[in-house]
Amino acid sequence: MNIALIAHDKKKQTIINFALAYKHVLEKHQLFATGTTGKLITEETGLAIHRFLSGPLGGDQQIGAMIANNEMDMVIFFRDPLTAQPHEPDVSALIRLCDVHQIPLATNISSAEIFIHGLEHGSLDWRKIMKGKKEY
Ligand SMILES: O=C(CO)COP(=O)(O)O
Repeated sequence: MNIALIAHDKKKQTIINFALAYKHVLEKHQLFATGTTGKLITEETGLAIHRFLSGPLGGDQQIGAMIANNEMDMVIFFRDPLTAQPHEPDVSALIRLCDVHQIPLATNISSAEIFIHGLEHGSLDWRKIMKGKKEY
């Protein structure tokens, strides 16, 4: 599965802790991240992650493009709901695309943990069937 890991600045430590805790699951998948999030997770966990641009510079949009192309299976995006983001339209667009394409989106650690357990138990295997089946 292709999994995106993204966190706003005040949630960076949370996503690092999450990646450390679930490294044994995450390392079995292809990981993608916005620039700074990916750099920090790789430094702290050793996980191999394809890094896009930093979020404010277009990284959310790059991950959004993967979603639009049916190339992303899950998005874990620890948003900071208490801090205004300069690229709020990009954040909203990414969340919207998850809903447009029915991609599982966890916006906090509680839901992300459930997703990871679901991943381990094959709850997202339907994505393997959906891959390659683009709807226009
Ligand atoms: O801003 C972000 C998501 O909207 C995250 O970007 P960085 O991982 O580059 O900090």
